[in-house]
Amino acid sequence: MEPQPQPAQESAGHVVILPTPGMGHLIPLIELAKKLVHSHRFTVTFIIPTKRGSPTKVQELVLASLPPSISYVFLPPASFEDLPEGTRIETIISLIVSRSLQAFREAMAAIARNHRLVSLVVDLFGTEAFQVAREFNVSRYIFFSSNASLLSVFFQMSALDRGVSCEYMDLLKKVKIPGCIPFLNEELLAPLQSRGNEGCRGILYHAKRYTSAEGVMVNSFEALEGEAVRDLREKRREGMPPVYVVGPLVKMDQPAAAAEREECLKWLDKQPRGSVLYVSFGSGGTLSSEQITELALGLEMSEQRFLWVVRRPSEKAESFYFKVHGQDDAFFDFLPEGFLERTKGRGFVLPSWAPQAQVLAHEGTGGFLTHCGWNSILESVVNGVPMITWPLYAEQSMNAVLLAEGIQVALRPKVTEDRMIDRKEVAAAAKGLMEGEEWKNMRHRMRGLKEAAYEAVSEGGASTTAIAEVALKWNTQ
Ligand SMILES: O=c1ccn([C@@H]2O[C@H](COP(=O)(O)OP(=O)(O)O[C@H]3O[C@H](CO)[C@@H](O)[C@H](O)[C@H]3O)[C@@H](O)[C@H]2O)c(=O)[nH]1
Repeated sequence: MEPQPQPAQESAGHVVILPTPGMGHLIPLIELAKKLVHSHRFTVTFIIPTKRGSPTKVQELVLASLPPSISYVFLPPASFEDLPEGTRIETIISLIVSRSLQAFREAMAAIARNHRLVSLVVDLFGTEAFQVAREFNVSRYIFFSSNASLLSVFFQMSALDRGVSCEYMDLLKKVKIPGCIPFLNEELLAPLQSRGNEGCRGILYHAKRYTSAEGVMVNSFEALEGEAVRDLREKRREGMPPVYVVGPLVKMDQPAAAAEREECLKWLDKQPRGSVLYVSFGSGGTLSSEQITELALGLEMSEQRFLWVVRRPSEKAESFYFKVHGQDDAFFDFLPEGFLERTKGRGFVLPSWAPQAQVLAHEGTGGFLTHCGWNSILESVVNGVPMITWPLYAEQSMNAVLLAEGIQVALRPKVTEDRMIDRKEVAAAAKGLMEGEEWKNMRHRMRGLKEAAYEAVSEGGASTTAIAEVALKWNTQ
């Protein structure tokens, strides 16, 4: 599918991409960069702000496979000693950008000495860097790594915010966000659930700054989010930039050579077709000790095969976000006693990180229990794998509603009042997804989405055309 690199030609110009922390931001931006390089002759540099100054192991892993026309540089760490305990993740991400601006400016200047800069692309929390783009007279674009429904919410937040004092949810009940199915308050993007918190003010701040972008690329496609996509593409909201629907841009790893294949893939090779439930909470998700026990015993009760990326328990759902691969040990002493022995052969657990793109593309994989990060969802869709939703933070609850009630390609286990999913519910969802009647219907819907996804990113497809439009603008400015 991916166009092959052309023999060396003169670059059409240089694009700088600034990803904010999180593999869920970096990975799709790399896919965008590959399109810009392979299909439109741009060269690209990633300028990467960090909390700790050096790449995580997983960052190293994904950056190591970049083609020669894409380079990267890490900025020195930003200081955070002044932040109170419990500062929201969205706030930290935004501050990493604003506190790295001088270093970013210097990195831009170094690139400008040797290249003709044409554009700066930031992700959903990176608009602070636009001031530097103006100094270098390059165009300013946002790559929105979540979905069109959330982008609709961002576009309409300022209007919703003006002159009202009630919670957004009360407003959203009255004001229909195009394409969004009705959400309950606790399903809304986490910081927006209460207007008073600093995270909510931060999101509003970013949403207002979207007016200063010249274009927004969103990682979705029409068959997945029809109404929201059409609305964003066709109706220009007051003051908002044009939207380019460019998805699904997802990591599609080539299977590794036999000798280099990771153990979990070798294990998958031996499982019957479509029989394994893959269980993973994205790049940052963790569960409490009690919840890990319920999940483990539920998987055991379900009698299904499973491949589970297990992380040490934590009370904070996103505690792995900034330290992917922080758990080097492979001790699973926190799992229920005897669980590993009892599920031996039927289950495979691995610490920290899995080659997810390859796992989801593997024919042994038949279902995905996911935290509902948007990239995980897209990766499941392009492989036609139905899901079980287990949202943890950020906009993941909105995504879960979209999947289970909107597109109907996922089962949604019940959450108790103390926010737990108990073992019976886990077992019922796992059995239902892998064996139930509903599985066939979801699989059928998934097949349709998978075809539409390939169509969108094929030559002449809607997403390919949208990226070409952006490239043309950069070429002719
Ligand atoms: O063991 C793992 C875990 C993750 N991944 C990859 O890491 C990415 C994870 O992205 P995503 O599923 O979107 O999750 P997060 O990293 O949690 O992403 C953040 O960014 C997303 C896009 O904005 C949001 O939808 C999420 O809510 C937010 O937490 C995907 O490409 C996965 O394939 C692996 O390869 N192996």
